[in-house]
Amino acid sequence: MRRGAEKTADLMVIFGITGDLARKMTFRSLYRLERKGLLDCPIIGVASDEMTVEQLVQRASDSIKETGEDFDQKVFARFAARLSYISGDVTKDDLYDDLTAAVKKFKRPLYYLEMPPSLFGPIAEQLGKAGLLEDALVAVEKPFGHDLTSARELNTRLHKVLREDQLLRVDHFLGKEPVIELEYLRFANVAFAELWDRKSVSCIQITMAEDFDVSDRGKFYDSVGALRDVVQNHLLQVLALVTMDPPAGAGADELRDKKTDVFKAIQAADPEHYVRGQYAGYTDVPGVAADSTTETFVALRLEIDNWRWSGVPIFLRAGKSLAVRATEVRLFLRRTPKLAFLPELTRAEPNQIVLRIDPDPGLRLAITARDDGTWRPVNLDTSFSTPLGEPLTPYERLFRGALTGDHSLFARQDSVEETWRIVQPLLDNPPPVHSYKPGSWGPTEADALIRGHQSWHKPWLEKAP
Ligand SMILES: NC(=O)C1=CN([C@@H]2O[C@H](COP(=O)(O)OP(=O)(O)OC[C@H]3O[C@@H](n4cnc5c(N)ncnc54)[C@H](OP(=O)(O)O)[C@@H]3O)[C@@H](O)[C@H]2O)C=CC1
Ligand SMILES: O=C1O[C@H](COP(=O)(O)O)[C@@H](O)[C@H](O)[C@H]1O
Repeated sequence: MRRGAEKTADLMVIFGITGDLARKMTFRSLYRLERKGLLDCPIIGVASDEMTVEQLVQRASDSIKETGEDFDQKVFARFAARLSYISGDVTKDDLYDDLTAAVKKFKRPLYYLEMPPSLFGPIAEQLGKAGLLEDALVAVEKPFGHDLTSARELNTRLHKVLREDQLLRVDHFLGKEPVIELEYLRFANVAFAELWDRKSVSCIQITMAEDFDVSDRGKFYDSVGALRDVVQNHLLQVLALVTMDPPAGAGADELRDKKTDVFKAIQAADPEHYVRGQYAGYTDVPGVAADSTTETFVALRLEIDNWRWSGVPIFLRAGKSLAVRATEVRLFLRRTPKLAFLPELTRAEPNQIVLRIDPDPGLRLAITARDDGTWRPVNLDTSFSTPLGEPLTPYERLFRGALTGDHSLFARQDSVEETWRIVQPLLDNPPPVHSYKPGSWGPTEADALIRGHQSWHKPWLEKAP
């Protein structure tokens, strides 16, 4: 936990407790925190369904079991004892009368909004009107806006009733262990710190490949697409941690200042360097328009115009229904000069540093070693789970971080606006969408985007020892 995260919430109110996210993630993550002794406040669920608390407890138990989590009845009983429920329409005053009665004895509530994003503003306003925000924190799920203008509007609306230090903008990638690890890896190791710039790095690739389709999320996904779903938020947040300068202190804002600085140095993306794809069969998914041109794959090129990174091309790609599930950051180091001591004058392959985010977080160093008078590539692989033990899952960490007010795990408004600024030209002038075969690596046009640089590398998939 970073400095400044000392005030712990004494109540958690979850708006949207009957929703899909609660079913898949929330109950399970809170239950796991309970098991680890990291949960110590009551929890009030809010939704419009009429339901008894016993029914909510049953829902929680079913949801946890559905995820395949080890289920310990004693731990669950402790967790269930924290739960209560308030039903009502979040846009109506009545609900806030009930909420006021339930919240009034607590000093520092955390309101966690797992709601349709159009309700973030109305809920915050209702909480403000009921006088429930004084020393409160409010966490809002993604997406924060759907473009630069709407992100600014939402922010203005929330700031009418909340200070920035009360707002937590959720991006679950910021709760992933290897993403947090980036700051330590880069700045606590001279071996990396000294070569992490344009003098040593020739190109950066970030891949987020998913081997599954949009499944039952057709209606949601068709209005969003891959660029908004994972690039504007998750991948740009990762890119900032890969490329920022070292924070000057231990506070959350010192970290977030550095991320914003690097975002500011990223030029707005150029539609000429942007490829969109859609997997064959996407338009048959329930909820997807028959003539949809929403992208399920994107590949793009960015540049950072600062002293550390000028001239280093950055390639991002993300997609559904690709060949594998893997998320990684890959840095290519510059080529060696010709090696005169080898029998044939030759250059070694460029070294690579690969940070694997999913699955099985780890680090690969691709180096060159001697092989009977010549050289061969060798991979030095480490799995983070072996030396570091099992980390908190992203949502466990985010809930814990929200409860303790650890802002370093959440996105600040300036960085959210910067990320929308960067992708805005791609939203305004999207190129045509190219079809690709499910199980492939996306449309072949993505290869043309990267021509002249290191080609797209297949993600590192082998298990690390
Ligand atoms: N689902 C997922 O995998 C992920 C979701 N998210 C984000 O989490 C948020 C919630 O998503 P998700 O759970 O999928 O959404 P759902 O539509 O499944 O759930 C929405 C919740 O909001 C409640 N609700 C909606 N309108 C009202 C209202 N007027 N008054 C009271 N309650 C209301 C619903 O209660 P009721 O049914 O009783 O009306 C339900 O509990 C979104 O911002 C989404 O982008 C983020 C990452 C992943
Ligand atoms: O936010 C989202 O993220 C998931 C991928 O998250 P991961 O932690 O499972 O890698 C993505 O599938 C989904 O479309 C998107 O909304």
